[in-house]
Amino acid sequence: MKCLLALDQGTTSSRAFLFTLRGEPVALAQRPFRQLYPRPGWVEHDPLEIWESQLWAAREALKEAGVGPEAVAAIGIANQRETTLVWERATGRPLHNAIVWQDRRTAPLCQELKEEGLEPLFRERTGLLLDPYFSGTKLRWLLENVPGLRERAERGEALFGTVDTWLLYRLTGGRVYATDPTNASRTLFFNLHTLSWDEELLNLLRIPGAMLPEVRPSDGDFGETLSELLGAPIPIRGVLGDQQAALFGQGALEVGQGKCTYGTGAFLLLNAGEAPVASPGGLLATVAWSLSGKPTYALEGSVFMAGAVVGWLRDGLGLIRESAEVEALAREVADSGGVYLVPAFTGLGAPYWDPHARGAILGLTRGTTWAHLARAALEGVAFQVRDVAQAMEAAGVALKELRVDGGMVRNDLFLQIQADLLGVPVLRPEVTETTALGAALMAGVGAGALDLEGVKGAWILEASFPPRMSLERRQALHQGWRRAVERTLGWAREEG
Ligand SMILES: Nc1ncnc2c1ncn2[C@@H]1O[C@H](COP(=O)(O)OP(=O)(O)O)[C@@H](O)[C@H]1O
Ligand SMILES: O=P(O)(O)OC[C@H](O)CO
Repeated sequence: MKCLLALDQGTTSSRAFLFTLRGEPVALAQRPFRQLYPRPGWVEHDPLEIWESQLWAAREALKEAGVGPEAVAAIGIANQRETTLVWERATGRPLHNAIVWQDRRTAPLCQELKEEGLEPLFRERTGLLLDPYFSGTKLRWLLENVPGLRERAERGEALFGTVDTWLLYRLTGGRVYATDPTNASRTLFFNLHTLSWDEELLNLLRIPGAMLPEVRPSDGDFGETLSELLGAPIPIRGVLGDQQAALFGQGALEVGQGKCTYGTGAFLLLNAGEAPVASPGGLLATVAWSLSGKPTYALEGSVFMAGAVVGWLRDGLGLIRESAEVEALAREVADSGGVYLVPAFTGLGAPYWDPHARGAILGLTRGTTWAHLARAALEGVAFQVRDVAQAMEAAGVALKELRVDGGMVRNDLFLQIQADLLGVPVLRPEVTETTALGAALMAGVGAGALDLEGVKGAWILEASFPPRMSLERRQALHQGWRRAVERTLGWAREEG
């Protein structure tokens, strides 16, 4: 039996999945790694932990399935996006911890660039905004704070990469130094129209072009793994950012089709077709994938805290022991009793884009219990996705249904809340690890083992959650949410 191996390098864990050529799951292995919070608002990963956990997961998935490397037709990589790494070309040695997409340390630099009036230029060229979320200002921070890095980068001795590039470099023993347009489109210096690095933006950010990888199509040839890693060389034929991989894995191949993935954050992406789109108020324009060099674009609403809020109830508050327990706790009450939890722990993404916002719990009364808080946490995620859906509607794309995936969607109560607050049916497919599925399918396409009909055929509905709430109640609750969000905006700036 021939398989496809997906490497899904997420924010909190590295996973590897084996699928059949038709997209049926065969085996899975997962290993979490450390989250480092060196200062408030800073989030880092150890690049070697990312690599070692990913390699371990790949080996373990093969072991689990009882197959050797010859069974794998191709590897596909999907990865947490924007997270920024630098390493030594000669040895592959990291030169700093990875600065994670959630990290807010470059908020002041983004503010400066905004004050120079540069946001419209960045927006038009990249589809993004001046927010610390993206790699550009993180790389600039590294160039300014890691001793000798700038000089070494200019000499071509130090390299930049997002997580895909880092894994490729390691998997191929430094033979392949490349990325794909979906990952490149999250850097803040990739031109969405020409699909190449943008000289002018690089100059504005003071980033040396010598430290950037080659950009290949998402279904391109990314070389093969060193034979000692997995027992024999395996071709790597698919690379894309995890959210775009999920869009592909949800079979959203037609314009207007979309999905929301609820992992650490929540990311709603809509297929926007083959022409580069403008990024309307509060949303991003990005590359969905490029197949044989032909791009498809997407509109995106990025929400920074989704499953991570549940993780905080678990690890920060000790309210639950396992994430899944949040469902039973929240079911103890019929509603949140007027409590709103705004999870602006690392600022707010779409559509507010306020790196200075901070979390808040509002509407507490003497009747409030932990159950209300748990429910408010789930609602806080669902409200943020509603905000994004509304911004999409204002941009002329109204959702008719929402395909969902990611760690949080095992929670039926949460999906019912999401359907109620959105007012459209929420659809859960059989494979909820859609990011991994999308990476595997992309590798299958890249290896010529699968066509796009095969990709669409891999999507099978498992459960549908129709909305049950009245329009009046939905609107009233959403108004309360908006008032709560208002209170959190700019909070950290006022703190100084
Ligand atoms: N039953 C559940 N209800 C709510 N949240 C959950 C549940 N199970 C897992 N989660 C959350 O989902 C997240 C993990 O999702 P995952 O897709 O693995 O994330 P990532 O790819 O970002 O590492 C965690 O933040 C966890 O708290
Ligand atoms: O790790 P995830 O699945 O929450 O995805 C992270 C995103 O790619 C960040 O943009």
